[in-house]
Amino acid sequence: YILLEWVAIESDSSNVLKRPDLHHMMEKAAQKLRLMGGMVELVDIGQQELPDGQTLALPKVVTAQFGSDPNKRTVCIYGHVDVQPAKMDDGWATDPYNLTDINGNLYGRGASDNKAPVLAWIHAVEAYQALHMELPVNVKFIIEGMEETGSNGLEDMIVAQRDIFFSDVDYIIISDCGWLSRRPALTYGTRGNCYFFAEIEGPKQDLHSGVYGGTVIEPMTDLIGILDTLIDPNGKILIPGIREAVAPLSDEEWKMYQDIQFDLENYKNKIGVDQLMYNSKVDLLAHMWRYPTVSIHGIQGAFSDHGTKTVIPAKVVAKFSIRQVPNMDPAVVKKQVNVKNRTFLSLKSPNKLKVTMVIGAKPWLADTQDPVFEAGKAAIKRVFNVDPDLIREGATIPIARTFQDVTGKSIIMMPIGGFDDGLHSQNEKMSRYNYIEGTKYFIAYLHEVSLIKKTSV
Ligand SMILES: CC(C)C[C@H](N)C(=O)NCC(=O)O
Repeated sequence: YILLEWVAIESDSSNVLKRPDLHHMMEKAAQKLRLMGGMVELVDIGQQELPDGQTLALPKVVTAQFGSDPNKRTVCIYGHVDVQPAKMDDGWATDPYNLTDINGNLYGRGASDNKAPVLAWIHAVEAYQALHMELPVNVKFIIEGMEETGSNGLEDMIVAQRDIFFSDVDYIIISDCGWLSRRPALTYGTRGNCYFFAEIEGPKQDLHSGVYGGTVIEPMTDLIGILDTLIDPNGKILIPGIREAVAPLSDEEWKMYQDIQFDLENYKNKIGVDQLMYNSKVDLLAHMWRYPTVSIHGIQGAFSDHGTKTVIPAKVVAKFSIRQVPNMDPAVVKKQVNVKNRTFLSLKSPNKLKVTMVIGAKPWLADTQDPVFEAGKAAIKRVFNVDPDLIREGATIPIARTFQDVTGKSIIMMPIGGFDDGLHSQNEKMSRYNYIEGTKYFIAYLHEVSLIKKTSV
């Protein structure tokens, strides 16, 4: 029932009009943890500056603590309760904000990304409480509301809390990703993300393409010229310097990918395509996880409705992103993209160009030999009776690398999302099986992690 209540809140962090819902969501998460007896704080992380210069209050970050026994290990669970946009018009079969159970799958925006996994951790603590069993470790939570837009404000808070909230934390756990197949997985790497807005402004208002076409230099034509210099249709990145920065694929890594069970046909069926960019498993996994890619997401201001409006849009904004990997750096990527000098100047256009990098999240990579991974394997074995896949994630958890760099703690990603959950897409879901067994797995993990000897840190 609580998942239904949480999904009903349209906590879309990318839509400024939904900010009150997001504040409400943070209050709701805090209230739940308070009712369980946690020591809860709602931490003010300041204001967000919008591209137009206006400011807006960021959603507060919820921290909570259950237990403070110095003789026990302390884990910190990170999660987020903001979501990506969703509307029926996008092609959802059910109302995205009304959690709907169909054949054992719970459909709703944010069900898998990341409300049910956050709740599964909460239920794990509740299970110990309900059984009147002492928690084997101290458990802390840090829950944010801006993950989907780059975790604005969280880095500063982590830096400020490094010697306070994080001082006694041994391990940070993130469950905000998915398995690769039906086999449970542990995740040891994520790609980073640099997200850009490229705005081109021309005439002072939209124009009739018949009346003015052929007389003005159209912003949209300039913009398409710019986008065409980012990536070719075969996936080759055209921005100089990007491919050269990528850490080479080692033999050991190649062997790891070889050993992963992954069916290309299933993958094609899942996403509904006849052909993929690569035909071999290793190539595909490598390009999903450890090579960069460029995606063009949309053009704001362009005519995109039904019908045949014959318009010359006056101002258009392209949205594109670059998923980056070790050894790339967002600050360097920002310079490399450089569409102004690389492309725009050669167009000799009188239109105005403005490029902004609105997200600059670094990639993250962990050492799978760390005892936290051994504890994860043992918990998976106990609940699912299989050995997990050790996988990377092509998407981004912006704060993962900050946790690593600022706190110096070990980080593990323990997904419970299914491979077909449809994150960010239509009909996102979380299966009842993954939600329930995932909760059992988290309960088992708290036990396993308590067994890690203090000396092995
Ligand atoms: C599968 C991802 C790591 C889930 C995460 N919540 C996410 O969507 N991050 C933002 C992104 O664009 O990768």
